[in-house]
Formats: sequence, C-alpha cells, structure tokens
Amino acid sequence: MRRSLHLSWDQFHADTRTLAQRLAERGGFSAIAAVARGGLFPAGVIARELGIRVIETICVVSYHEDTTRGEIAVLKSLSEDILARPPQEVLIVDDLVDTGNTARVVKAQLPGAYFATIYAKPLGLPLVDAYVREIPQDTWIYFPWDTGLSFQEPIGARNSR
Ligand SMILES: O=P(O)(O)OC[C@H]1O[C@H](OP(=O)(O)OP(=O)(O)O)[C@H](O)[C@@H]1O
Repeated sequence: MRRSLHLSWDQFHADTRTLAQRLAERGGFSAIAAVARGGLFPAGVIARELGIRVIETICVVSYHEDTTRGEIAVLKSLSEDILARPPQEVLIVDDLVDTGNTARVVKAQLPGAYFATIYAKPLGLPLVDAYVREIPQDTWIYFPWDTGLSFQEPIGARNSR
C-alpha cells in the first residue's frame, strides 16, 4: 500500500449516518447481519438510525500479512432466523469492501440480501449495493477502533531528516 487514510470516530460516524440515510430511503429491512468484526461498528449506528432491533453476525477471518489480504474462513455462519427471512429484507453491513473476497463469501451465504459498506475500493465496488466513499485500491484505511491519540512530530522536523 502506498498511501494511508486515518479515520476519526467523528468522520466514521458521519459517513455511517450518510449511509443510513440512503438505506432509510430504500427501506424494507427487517434485520441486519453484521460482518464481524469491522461491520459491528457501523451496524450499531445503522440499527439505531433505522429502528432495527434484530441484529445478527457472520464472523469471518481473512488471513493477511501486513497489508496483503489472503484466504477467508467463516468462523460463525448466519442464524436460522436470518436465513429464513426474505433475503431482500436482510441488510448485510460491513465497514469496508477491499478486494471483495469477504463480500463474495458472505453473499454466497445469503444470495439476494442487500450488501452495504461505508467504504469501498475499486476491486470490491461491483459487489456492494450501497457505499458512501470510494477509497483508492492502494490506500490502507486505519479505522478509529484500531488507533489512538498520539504525539505527532512537526512536519518540518520530519522533512529535515
Ligand atoms: O474485501 P476484502 O479484501 O475481503 O476486505 C474487507 C474485509 O476486511 C476487513 O476485515 P479484516 O479482515 O480486517 O478483519 P476484522 O474486521 O475482523 O478486523 C473488513 O472489515 C472487511 O470485512
């Protein structure tokens, strides 16, 4: 990855609310399936905004080294409750679609469900029904739950090294 993008909680919350607004306009969702773990964070906000109280998880791990993404494994599948619903009523939420590998695996579990992410990179874009911000493929996103406040060296000091 050549570039990085650091997101604050405020920015993430605002972007998630923007997605929630679009999802509210579409309407018709009776349940949310959050793709854990990253999807847990926007799922809570979206559930609050849309008044949805049925929230499930699909737990996925992608084995990657540093910034290279690899094989996907499903650690916990969707519940019978979710699978029994009309798929168009189920909103699958993740924070990011990157290569699209996770989205492909999740969508295979519930074809016809509506798949929404906050951020989307070009390789994964064709797999999502809704997203808020497109991020270049070569940019690594640092989400607020993975980072914290720390001292920043002045730009001038960095440039003089
Ligand atoms: O489109 P892909 O290339 O599959 O990447 C997208 C996935 O990567 C991230 O999860 P991550 O693997 O970092 O796991 P985590 O959310 O549990 O930390 C993100 O939450 C998506 O689920």
